[in-house]
Amino acid sequence: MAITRDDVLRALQSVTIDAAGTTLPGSGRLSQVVVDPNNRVMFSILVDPSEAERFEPVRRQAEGRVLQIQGVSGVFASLTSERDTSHPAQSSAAPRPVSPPPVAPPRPGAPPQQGPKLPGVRHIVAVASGKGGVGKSTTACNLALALQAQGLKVGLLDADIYGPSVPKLFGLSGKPTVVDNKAMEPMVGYGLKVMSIGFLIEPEAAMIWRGPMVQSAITQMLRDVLWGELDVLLVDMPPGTGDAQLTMAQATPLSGAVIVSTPQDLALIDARRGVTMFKKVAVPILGIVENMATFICPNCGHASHIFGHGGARHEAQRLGVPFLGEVPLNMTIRETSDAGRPVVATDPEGPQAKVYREIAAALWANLSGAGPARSAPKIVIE
Ligand SMILES: Nc1ncnc2c1ncn2[C@@H]1O[C@H](COP(=O)(O)OP(=O)(O)OP(=O)(O)O)[C@@H](O)[C@H]1O
Repeated sequence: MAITRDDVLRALQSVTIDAAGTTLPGSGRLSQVVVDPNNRVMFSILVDPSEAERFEPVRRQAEGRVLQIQGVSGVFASLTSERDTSHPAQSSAAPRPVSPPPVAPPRPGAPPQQGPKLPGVRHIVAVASGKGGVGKSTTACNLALALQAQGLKVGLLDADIYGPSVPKLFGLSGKPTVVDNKAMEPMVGYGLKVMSIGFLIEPEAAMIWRGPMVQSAITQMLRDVLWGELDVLLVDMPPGTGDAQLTMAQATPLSGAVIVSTPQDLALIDARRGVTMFKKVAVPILGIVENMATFICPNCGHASHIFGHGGARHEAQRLGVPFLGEVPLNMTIRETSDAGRPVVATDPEGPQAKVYREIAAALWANLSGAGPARSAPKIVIE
């Protein structure tokens, strides 16, 4: 039986937001209700950032009520905040997420503020790219597995909300288990704890989300998932360097970022933007990875530099950031990724896995020298 928006609104009538008994649908705070073809329901509740804590129980209650509707297979509710128009200096149009709460700007010379961290998670590392299609998700997934092969406890969060590919890369389907209506167990792929918006909704549903829903979804996937003890949580970021990426970089207590680029000039210009974006929010760049660097002919073994070669290494030098290594353009990498059998897990002794292991070792060396997880900084726009 198909669930309708009206079914959801009816269920939400029993959720009140104040002592006067104002219902959630009647409060004007319900910004969107989306029901996907698999009867999974998404909606957001508009709040002022200062109200986020007070509204968290309302959000949970609303999720619980919707889950009780017969036929609903999943629910994802988020708290979102429209832009505070009293700050004209922040001129972009994207609204701000409310979770975690904004961090006050640091006083000049003051030590960095401690923002909300993820309990039990030592390092959160963003894997980012200046543009789409450079192999960011493939790199994130194989790097996560290579870090795990070093004996580390690793998680992977697919925050590429507009094109979640981690479920496919790991060959995972189904839905995460919800515990006590409160938190989700991550899925497990090849020993890694994995979470993706792709497990929760149909990809088409995410496409129509507005900025605040995206941001709120990402922060909730970080915080409402039972990650347990992790040495590293890799975050596969949405590609690009726009508002969404900047806000994400700001809102997450990142230890650092890895930038993936192909060697072409155009991709490198975008990679440079990525480095600049993370520097702006004081996130250390742990290194640049050059992907699809060299094509080794599977028949004759000849190496061709289809997209040029060495551009990312050179760019890293120029920008004064570490270079982590090169991943060749390789049929096995493509076939195994696209078949949900990542090469580091399925051919751990092969040459491709070795490449990722070396990059992972360099990454871990930079990361473990980078100190404990840092707090989320506040962007200062001059
Ligand atoms: N080193 C490689 N050799 C061969 N194919 C690769 C390599 N890296 C990635 N690919 C392939 O390139 C395609 C795009 O990769 P991927 O989805 O990882 O890119 P992305 O940057 O995450 O893309 P998007 O920005 O769309 O999320 C996939 O088909 C993947 O298998």
